[in-house]
Amino acid sequence: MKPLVQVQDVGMKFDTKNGSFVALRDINLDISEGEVITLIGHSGCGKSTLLNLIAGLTLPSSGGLICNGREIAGPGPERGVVFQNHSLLPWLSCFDNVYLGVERVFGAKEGRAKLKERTEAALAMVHMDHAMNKFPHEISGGMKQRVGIARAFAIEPKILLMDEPFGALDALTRASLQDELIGVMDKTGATVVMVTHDVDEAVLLSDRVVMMTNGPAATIGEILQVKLAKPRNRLALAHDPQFAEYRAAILEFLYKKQLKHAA
Ligand SMILES: Nc1ncnc2c1ncn2[C@@H]1O[C@H](COP(=O)(O)OP(=O)(O)OP(=O)(O)O)[C@@H](O)[C@H]1O
Repeated sequence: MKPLVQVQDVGMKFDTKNGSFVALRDINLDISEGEVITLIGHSGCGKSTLLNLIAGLTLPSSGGLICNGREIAGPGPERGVVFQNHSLLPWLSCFDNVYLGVERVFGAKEGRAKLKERTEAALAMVHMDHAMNKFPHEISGGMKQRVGIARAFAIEPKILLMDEPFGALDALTRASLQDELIGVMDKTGATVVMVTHDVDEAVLLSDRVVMMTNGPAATIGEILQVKLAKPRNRLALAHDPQFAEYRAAILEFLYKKQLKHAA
């Protein structure tokens, strides 16, 4: 089967006032349908840059990216994006924040009742149906992130791209959102690429952890295949020696193999 996303020989340079800055080089990655991938690496190594390239928010300086058989030339509804700071529109209710995207993607061929049903189902999936008439300022950070995830899932993207979606949350809220995401991923079979700094999160959620070398000119250093059975349970995994081994392998990469090069 062809991969859903292909990243081929991608390099990324930025023009800065001090000249050209090479952020990424020689990135090659195939992502299969249903796969959950996390990108991990030290700050500034280029994780968001790679995610933005897959999202089509920026275009590569060299190489190419393909999604679903087509070159990525800009953002598209087959790629849903969730950012760290939810980016909900403050003047719209939670319902309307999700509905807006649903209407944009399905509005040409579906009536209002169906669009409403899609919106409500997405909010229910992240347990936010009780608060759908509230405005962003009336709900907590974790709840906003849930709505952001609902908004991305509601347009039924082929792939969900998440840039540190839980990075701004406290540890307990983060854990409960990770568990919720595990539930949603198991139910939908979603393909996910997620940027994280959190080693436990990477092991808990991923099929593969893509470990990046330090920048400038960062690339993929190692890829760890996580073969823990799914659905995963954080409490059971806390005592699982294989989980500890995966965790140690990532820590080893980050704090031994890559630390000496860190800025
Ligand atoms: N538009 C830009 N112009 C110039 N340099 C940029 C631009 N965007 C990113 N960079 C540089 O590219 C490198 C990679 O940035 P990026 O944000 O992708 O890293 P990151 O791994 O996501 O970092 P963090 O973990 O801190 O969020 C950094 O050195 C950054 O300063």
